[in-house]
Amino acid sequence: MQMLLNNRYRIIQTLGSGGFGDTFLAEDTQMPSRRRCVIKQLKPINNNPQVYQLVQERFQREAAILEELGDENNQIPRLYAYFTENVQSENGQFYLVQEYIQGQTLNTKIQTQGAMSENAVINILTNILPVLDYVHRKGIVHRDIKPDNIIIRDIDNKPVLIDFGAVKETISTVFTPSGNSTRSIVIGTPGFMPSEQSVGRPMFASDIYSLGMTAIYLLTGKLPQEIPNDPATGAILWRQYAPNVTPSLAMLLEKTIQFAPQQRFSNAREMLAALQAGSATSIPTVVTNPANLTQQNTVPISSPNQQNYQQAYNPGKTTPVAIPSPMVAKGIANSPQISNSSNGRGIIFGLLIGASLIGSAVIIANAFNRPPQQLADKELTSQNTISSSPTPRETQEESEPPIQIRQTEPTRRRRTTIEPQEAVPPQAIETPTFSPSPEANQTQEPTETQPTEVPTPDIPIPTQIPSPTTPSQENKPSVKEFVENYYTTINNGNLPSAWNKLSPTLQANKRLHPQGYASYTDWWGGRVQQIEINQVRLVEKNTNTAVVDAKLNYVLKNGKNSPASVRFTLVWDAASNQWLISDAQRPQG
Ligand SMILES: Nc1ncnc2c1ncn2[C@@H]1O[C@H](COP(=O)(O)OP(=O)(O)OP(=O)(O)O)[C@@H](O)[C@H]1O
Repeated sequence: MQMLLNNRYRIIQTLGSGGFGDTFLAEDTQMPSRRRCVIKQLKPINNNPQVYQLVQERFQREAAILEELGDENNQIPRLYAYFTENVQSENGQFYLVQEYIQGQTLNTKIQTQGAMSENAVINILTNILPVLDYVHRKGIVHRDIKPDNIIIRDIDNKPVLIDFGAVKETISTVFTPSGNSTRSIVIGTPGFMPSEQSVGRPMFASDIYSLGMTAIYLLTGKLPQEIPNDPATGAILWRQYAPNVTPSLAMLLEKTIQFAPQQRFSNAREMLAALQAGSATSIPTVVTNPANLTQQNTVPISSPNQQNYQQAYNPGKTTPVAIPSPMVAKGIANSPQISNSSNGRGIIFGLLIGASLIGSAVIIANAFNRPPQQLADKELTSQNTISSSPTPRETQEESEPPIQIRQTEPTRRRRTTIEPQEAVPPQAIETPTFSPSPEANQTQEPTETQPTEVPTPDIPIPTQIPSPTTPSQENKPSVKEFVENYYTTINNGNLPSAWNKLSPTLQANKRLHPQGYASYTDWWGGRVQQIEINQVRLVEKNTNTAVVDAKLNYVLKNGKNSPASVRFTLVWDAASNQWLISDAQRPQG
């Protein structure tokens, strides 16, 4: 009898093999229907047993995110289970068990049917952009949007987004000798991946670029590698292969593939609005050669050439490509670093992030003024220059003992439409040393109305309870409880939800979150074991703003404790009906 994977899943066939591992079609022998599922095997590139536990923890976190995404959006495959095998051996592997999507990838469709009509492409974009918008509002950059990763589902013809790059990044994480994680491996597919992503700075606009290149492939049947660039401007000269595309769609797609991310649509929602309006909301101002927008030459739409496809596309498979990241090259890790200095300041996460930013801003500014090839020539170094980081050994001591085989059946949650907030790149909080003061014990605090319910960590829906005593505060949940709830959410590992409790401005604060959401998760998920809330004190409360002081203790994964005082400024967001953190820093004095 054929061996069952994890004593449960019978492999039916191999769907794909890549640098990250294999993908199988399997049947679940423990379900009455023996339902089919897709099992993604992920092989960590770092087999050092000392760091295995760290990779495993990150894998678990990413799996939790996939679970949430698949549960809440039916155009993302559900995560049925995840497990690890042979954890204690050097070849330990991670597995994700996912919903099998019956259908054809966009890639297969183009190969079998040739280039698509404009209407068909608009239809696909219209149906995939809300999914991407959902993902972006969760603070997640997909990182590998391409024709192979969108399946047109048979049952309803809807596009389904598969293969999130974050998990691959997790298992390909490289740890420095001092135990810091770096991202010297870039996830993405050459041709569909924009330059900023290829130098280690994926952002929401990177997914927009990839989706634009995917749409161009659908319209032209041409892979990115087959489309010439304007030697003077670098513009991608795709219009000659799709001469009948209407100017409005052409201009919209031109905007998506601008070299500079700022010149693209900044997120999926903006692009969808432009698509629905029938034109790009603003015309690209750089790079694009205007002549290309109106060019009507006679080159016919070529149906895809299978051989060309194989030659050109296979090199573009998502594989671990060791492209030097500028941050790594300069010895600046993506993750916020911990200062263990005993000068009384404790951890000042924001400042450390800021230090990283100074370096990376210079590098990125240079990067955008240079051809990508120059960047690829940069020397790769995995050393992190910021000292006092926990060693792998220290971190290992913090960890649970490795588990031989671990399987988790994610609990089913009802599908919920979350009214999302603006999602832009991540936040760190300045966390100075906590020194108890007499002020900490003061009892005369401003009072606030305490509603009977507070937002849940998953779906913050403030309860609408009118208060007869303080009409100006009616309908708003307690700010103190909001702050407590924020940390509870982090302690529960629900980082996307915690991230969404930050205002868009704070999320987009590059000093605090140079890597966006990745900086946020690197800190809270990678460094902090738990946050103990010692005190939350209301300082000031107005109708739509509030100030709250929190005295905290960070229990770090290296076993150390770091007390911190944080002053939060909160703003009431009427659109999402919840408090948001608009600022967090060390209280004055
Ligand atoms: N949830 C799913 N349902 C149906 N088919 C899937 C699912 N996930 C992946 N596949 C298919 O399995 C095949 C292999 O998938 P995989 O993501 O491993 O692609 P790959 O090309 O081998 O790897 P990569 O793109 O990561 O380099 C692809 O044809 C893909 O469409």
